Amino acid sequence: MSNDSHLQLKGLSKAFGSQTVLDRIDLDIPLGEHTTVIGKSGTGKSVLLKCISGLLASDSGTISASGKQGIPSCSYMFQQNALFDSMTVEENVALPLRETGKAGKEEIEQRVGDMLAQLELSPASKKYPAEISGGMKKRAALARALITSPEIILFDEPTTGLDPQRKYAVFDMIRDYRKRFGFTVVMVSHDVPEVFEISDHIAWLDEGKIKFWGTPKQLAENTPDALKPFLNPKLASA
Ligand SMILES: Nc1ncnc2c1ncn2[C@@H]1O[C@H](COP(=O)(O)OP(=O)(O)OP(=O)(O)O)[C@@H](O)[C@H]1O
Repeated sequence: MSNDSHLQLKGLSKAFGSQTVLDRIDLDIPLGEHTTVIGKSGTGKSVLLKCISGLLASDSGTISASGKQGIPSCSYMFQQNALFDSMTVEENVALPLRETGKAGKEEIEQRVGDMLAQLELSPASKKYPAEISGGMKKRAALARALITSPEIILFDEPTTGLDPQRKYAVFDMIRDYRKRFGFTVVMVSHDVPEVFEISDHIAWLDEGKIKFWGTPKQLAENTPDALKPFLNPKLASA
């Protein structure tokens, strides 16, 4: 497969003590598209995202994007948004730019102002996270993830704890902004099958290996037996 438009993982392994979590994973994730990683709890989905982002060092294997070896430019969006309560929305969004130390004060103000406007957050710029709605918090976290113009955004269970209506609102937001900004999404989600609607590709992680890779349509047409109860928990408990 061509490597110029892919995030490629080759032989990626990660163990904690004697527990092997990722076992020589090979994966070609198309850039510019949305890939969702599914799998049962504790199987290593978050560890996979953290290895891609460089938050965790893998034990062996390589990561490359567009054929370039090394950790790609990516942002990591955590389950609970992880906004700093003591900072306003604009200070939260500015933080990654301040941390790089590359942009001056004026440039930061300009870029943060533009980003807040694009995500319809300008009226909330001086507010603290506790003073804004759940949807605004998600958008503020997304604005912070987008501010450095990353190629890839890693979403770790972005809809955990949300009711169905808010869940769909978050999915719509991610789909719309991905199309608008053109970033690649790699997402971990338990919201199956709902998340399939916004996913171009599904990767099933099980016992340290990617045991299925394909489109949601391919998954529906050719569901591995071991995945069936996971996709439809009602069948498993019947
Ligand atoms: N820093 C760490 N040190 C030791 N063990 C860890 C560490 N991080 C993760 N693990 C272990 O790795 C395994 C996979 O964890 P991970 O958080 O990736 O699971 P997950 O698939 O994302 O689960 P969930 O769906 O419940 O969020 C777990 O057994 C976990 O305890």
